[in-house]
This record gives sequence, structure tokens and C-alpha cells, in this order.
Amino acid sequence: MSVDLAHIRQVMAEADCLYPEHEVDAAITRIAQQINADLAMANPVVFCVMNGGLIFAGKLLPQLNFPLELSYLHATRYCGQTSGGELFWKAKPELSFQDRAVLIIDDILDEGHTLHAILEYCRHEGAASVRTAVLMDKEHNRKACPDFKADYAGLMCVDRYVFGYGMDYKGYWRNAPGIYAVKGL
Ligand SMILES: O=P(O)(O)OC[C@H]1O[C@H](OP(=O)(O)OP(=O)(O)O)[C@H](O)[C@@H]1O
Ligand SMILES: Nc1nc2[nH]cnc2c(=O)[nH]1
Repeated sequence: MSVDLAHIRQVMAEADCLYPEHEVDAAITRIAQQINADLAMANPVVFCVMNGGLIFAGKLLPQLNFPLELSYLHATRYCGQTSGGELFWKAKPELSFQDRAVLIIDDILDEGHTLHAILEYCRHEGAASVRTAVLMDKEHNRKACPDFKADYAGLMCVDRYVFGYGMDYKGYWRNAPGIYAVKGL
């Protein structure tokens, strides 16, 4: 697929910065403190949800001060687009988590289909408990399960398409050092 790099650069140039880097990092530190208080004795398996969870997990994990095992899974339903479709598992967990405490780390809870499906999968496969941590929680009334909340949520986000800190715009700008909203979306 050919990519219009000029468009990709323009999206960054025109984007609205919702949260600068220091505010995102402060939110990650707050989450780390909560998780340290809750899971220090739990011997958890931590799963980073690829790709979006990568930066959040990378900044969060060094602030967790207890023993844990780390692995990843990859479930996607946006596939580089700005609206979601059917959930597709690219990689299921390889590390066994039977009877273990599980912590799922993802970048954003939007409609919630992705996190809810991962949670159900972990429960079905025998996790003793499952907690979820998201960097962003998007505010709107399209939640798949309106009562479902992440156990740890960093920042609220308006109902726009956002990128940065692991979140992409058409596969790009996961590296953007803050949370940005695409102009017009
Ligand atoms: O709450 P939902 O509406 O289900 O959306 C949230 C999910 O969407 C994004 O993943 P995406 O499918 O874009 O894959 P990616 O992480 O590889 O970018 C994001 O990383 C979350 O996992
Ligand atoms: N990059 C990105 N991925 C998402 N997945 C669900 N919502 C979003 C969003 O606003 N931005």
C-alpha cells in the first residue's frame, strides 16, 4: 500500500495537542503507584496489547517495583483505519496464565470491544484474576459494554481520533511525544 507521507506530516502539523508529554508521563506514574499498591504480592503475568500498548507498557513497567512476568498479545480491529471493524487476533498469549493474576496493558479504551474480548479470553483460559490498565479512556456513549471500566485509566479523552504514545494515525505517529487529535476527526 502506498503511503502519502506529505499527508502524514500534515496530520501532525495540524493536530491538536490534547496532552503534552509531561502530563502523559504524570498519568503513567499515577497508574504505576496504584498498581504497586494493588499487585505487589500477586505475582502477575503482564500482557502488553500490541501494537498500541507498547509505549505505555514501556514507560509503566520500569515503575512497577515487584516481581512480574511480561509477555504480549496482538488483537486488532482498526487495522490502520480510523474506525473499528471485527476483532482479529494476530497473536494469542504464549505465556501460560492458568490460575495466575493477569494485568492487561493497552493504550486506549474506545468502544471497548478489544479490551472486553481480551478480558473474556483470559478469564475463559483460566486466569485467576484479570485487571486492565489503559492510558486513555474515550468519552462517548458508544461503549460496547457501558458498565465496563478499566481498573486503571490514565487520562480521559474527547471523542476524536487520537494518536501518539503508541497510538497510530494510519500506522504512523505512534512515536509522537504526547496525545494529539487529528484535525477534523
Ligand atoms: O476500544 P476499541 O474501540 O475496541 O479500540 C481500542 C483498540 O484499538 C486500538 O487497536 P488497533 O485495532 O488500532 O490495533 P493497534 O494497537 O495495532 O493499532 C487500540 O490499541 C486498542 O487496542
Ligand atoms: N490511534 C487510535 N486508535 C484507536 N483505537 C480506538 N480508538 C482509537 C483512537 O482514537 N486512536
